[in-house]
Amino acid sequence: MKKYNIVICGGGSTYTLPMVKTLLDNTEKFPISNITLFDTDESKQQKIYQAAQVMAAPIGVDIAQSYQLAETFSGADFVFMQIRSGGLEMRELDEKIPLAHDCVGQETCGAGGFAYGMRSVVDVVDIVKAVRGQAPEAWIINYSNPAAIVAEATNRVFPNDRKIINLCDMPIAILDGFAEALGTERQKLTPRYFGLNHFGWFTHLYDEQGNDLLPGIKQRLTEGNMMPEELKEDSDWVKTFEQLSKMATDLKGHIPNTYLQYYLYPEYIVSKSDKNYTRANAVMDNRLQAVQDQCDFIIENNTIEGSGLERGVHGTYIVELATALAMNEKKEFIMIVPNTGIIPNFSYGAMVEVPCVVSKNGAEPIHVGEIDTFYKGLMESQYAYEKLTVDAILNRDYDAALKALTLNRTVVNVDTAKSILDAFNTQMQFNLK
Ligand SMILES: NC(=O)c1ccc[n+]([C@@H]2O[C@H](COP(=O)([O-])OP(=O)(O)OC[C@H]3O[C@@H](n4cnc5c(N)ncnc54)[C@H](O)[C@@H]3O)[C@@H](O)[C@H]2O)c1
Ligand SMILES: O=P(O)(O)OC[C@H]1O[C@H](O[C@H]2[C@H](O)[C@@H](O)[C@@H](O)O[C@@H]2CO)[C@H](O)[C@@H](O)[C@@H]1O
Ligand SMILES: [Mn+2]
Repeated sequence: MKKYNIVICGGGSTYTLPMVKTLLDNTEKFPISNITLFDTDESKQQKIYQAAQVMAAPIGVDIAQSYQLAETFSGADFVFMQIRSGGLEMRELDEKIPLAHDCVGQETCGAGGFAYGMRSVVDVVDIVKAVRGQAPEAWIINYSNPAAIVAEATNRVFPNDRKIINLCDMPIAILDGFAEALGTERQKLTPRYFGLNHFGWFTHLYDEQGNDLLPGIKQRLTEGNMMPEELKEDSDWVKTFEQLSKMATDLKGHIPNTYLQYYLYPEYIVSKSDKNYTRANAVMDNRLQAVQDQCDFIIENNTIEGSGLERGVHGTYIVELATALAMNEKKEFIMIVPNTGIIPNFSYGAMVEVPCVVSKNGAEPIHVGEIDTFYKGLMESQYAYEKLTVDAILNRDYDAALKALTLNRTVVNVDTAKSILDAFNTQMQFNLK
């Protein structure tokens, strides 16, 4: 059987080791020859590389590392991307600048997501160009955020490239929570879902007999929290899943993605935020440190036994998807793809997040049908924000940026949008004209 070559861009990511573990645990279904880690920051990737080597040695998979785009991708079959342009240091600014103006300060939503997009799109486009120069047929599966903006940009810059796939693990993490509460496995459930990235809704959830379990889940959400085991130790995620229960209780209809909390209750979110200590600070103090300690342990002991390294939903989902592409499995995955009429009353060409059937020929989105006024209204406005944001990024266009932020439900006011943009322009050198 063919053995596949994988490149992980953002090899120094906090998600790389669990992803490598998932790849190595899955080689019977998805054989691997080589995993190359690519990053721009040696201080982040070196230890991850050494720990990955320890893990891969007994399985006979080669681990390589690279710090330059040239030659990294030749021979690659799959490129997984999880870069964080500007690092957690810039994420901190993305969050704190909007908060200083009493707007939501978040990694991917609102003004913070806009600022992150300004950096991320540039780097992702450069990497995709390098991949296509060296491995024209490789599947590129992108997790790098803000995935909504990155997806709109890659679809625009590489319009005919159906082998670029944008992905998010949030709907899957939510489903894991539902599955655990129901005492089943996520893989036995078939969701129906539509929206934009970090801006969507579950409409149905079928069990293996075809029964829709979503009405029961909605009822259970009104009675309490349903969150995945994996996130229960993290107090920020506990609060987020409490908000999911609130959203499901407040509004009749579909069950929202957790990220809608930022758009539906922006004042509340700001009131609960610490302007001096945001999620970026928590990630630096906790996850980043934990990954460093884990690497030290693995390298020192030459084994992952006792290190606490576990697979997570992030790595699991991308490896399941790559396996489906490689093995022509025709399984369903929620992915970010162009609206080719599957939502007939929504903007054609918009990058929508919907279930797709995945085979070796790529993703075939499943028809959604017309969506109701409330969802359509929210999505059209958010999509307009996404389009204008990509205009602003690709053309360094201040006017497009100002209109984009004005359309965003977490900003709204033109004066506020202007103040935030001017702060971004000064503190982050965006050179918007
Ligand atoms: N789509 C999703 O649902 C999803 C889920 C989780 C994380 N993510 C994203 O995955 C990324 C990684 O998250 P993290 O918390 O592990 O971040 P991190 O900062 O720990 O790791 C990111 C790595 O990317 C590297 N990097 C930055 N710019 C690069 C470039 N141009 N080329 C190559 N490498 C580069 C950094 O040096 C760093 O090692 C982020 O974009 C995050 O938002 C997405
Ligand atoms: O604040 P962070 O960096 O901890 O997380 C932000 C990301 O949150 C989502 O991903 C979750 C995922 O849903 C969860 O199951 C687990 O794997 O953790 C991930 C990160 O904490 C979201 O989908 C991403 O887009 C965000 O980057
Ligand atoms: Mn996501």
